Amino acid sequence: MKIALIGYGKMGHAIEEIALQRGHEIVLKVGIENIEDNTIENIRKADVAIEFTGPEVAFDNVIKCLQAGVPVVSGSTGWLQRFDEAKAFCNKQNGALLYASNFSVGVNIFFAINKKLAELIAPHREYNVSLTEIHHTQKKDAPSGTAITLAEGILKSIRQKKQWVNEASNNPEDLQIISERIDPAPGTHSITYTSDIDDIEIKHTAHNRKGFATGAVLAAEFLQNKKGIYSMSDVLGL
Ligand SMILES: NC(=O)C1=CN([C@@H]2O[C@H](COP(=O)(O)OP(=O)(O)OC[C@H]3O[C@@H](n4cnc5c(N)ncnc54)[C@H](OP(=O)(O)O)[C@@H]3O)[C@@H](O)[C@H]2O)C=CC1
Ligand SMILES: O=C(O)C1=N[C@H](C(=O)O)C[C@H](O)C1
Repeated sequence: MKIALIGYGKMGHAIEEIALQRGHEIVLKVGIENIEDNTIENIRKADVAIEFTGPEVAFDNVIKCLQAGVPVVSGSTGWLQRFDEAKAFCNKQNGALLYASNFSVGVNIFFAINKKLAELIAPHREYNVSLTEIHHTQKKDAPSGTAITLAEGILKSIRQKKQWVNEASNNPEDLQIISERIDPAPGTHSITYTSDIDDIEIKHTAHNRKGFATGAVLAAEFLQNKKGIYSMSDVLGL
């Protein structure tokens, strides 16, 4: 499979390594230093584009891949306020878009555990829930995309929480997400339910970026020759 890498930073490099190991060819690598190569014509040389850039530029990059008629896997976080627009454009173009706030198999299993735990705890209102995410200091967005997905999974079941907030809060309706930035943390997420009697905590710790990169390549393999909007749960059948 011919892959265009849009964004050639920490994730772009990690994805390149896994893609080559799996027998794929990288036909385009775009970073800030060669941004002039980020053209529809160049993207068209690929079977699939994998986009890991950042919050400010992800939407434009996704749109450009869809304009090129190339299926796009996007892992950039912090741009989901424009996701509905991207989905509408994808459908209008009859294109293919796969987004996940986290591509690792472990985190996607963790998402399922998080939802199940929230369902089990929901009737027991003596528990208060909070969320912590820890990432490296170069991360541009807070809270992490993964933390937002986890918070959405909790808010579906824990009805006394009305919204997530990214700060310490005494409002019982706020689901508190605490963001810590410590090097070299690739990504740690924990959810804690606290009562006077006991605590229940679940935690996922990424040791490196291999899981995210492998998941992104699996997603690209899945998306080739498809139309529509997908997520990592479609790839993993979760
Ligand atoms: N969904 C998931 O599983 C994961 C998601 N992420 C997300 O992926 C994104 C990238 O992460 P990471 O690789 O660690 O970040 P990096 O900052 O290491 O890499 C991003 C790269 O994109 C480049 N870039 C900036 N603007 C453009 C543009 N317009 N076109 C092409 N390239 C551009 C940057 O260049 P420069 O540095 O010169 O600005 C940089 O090299 C983040 O949003 C992060 O949160 C990360 C890990 C896993
Ligand atoms: O920026 C990162 O590094 C990561 N970003 C994603 C997120 O915001 O959830 C996924 C992973 O945790 C690493």
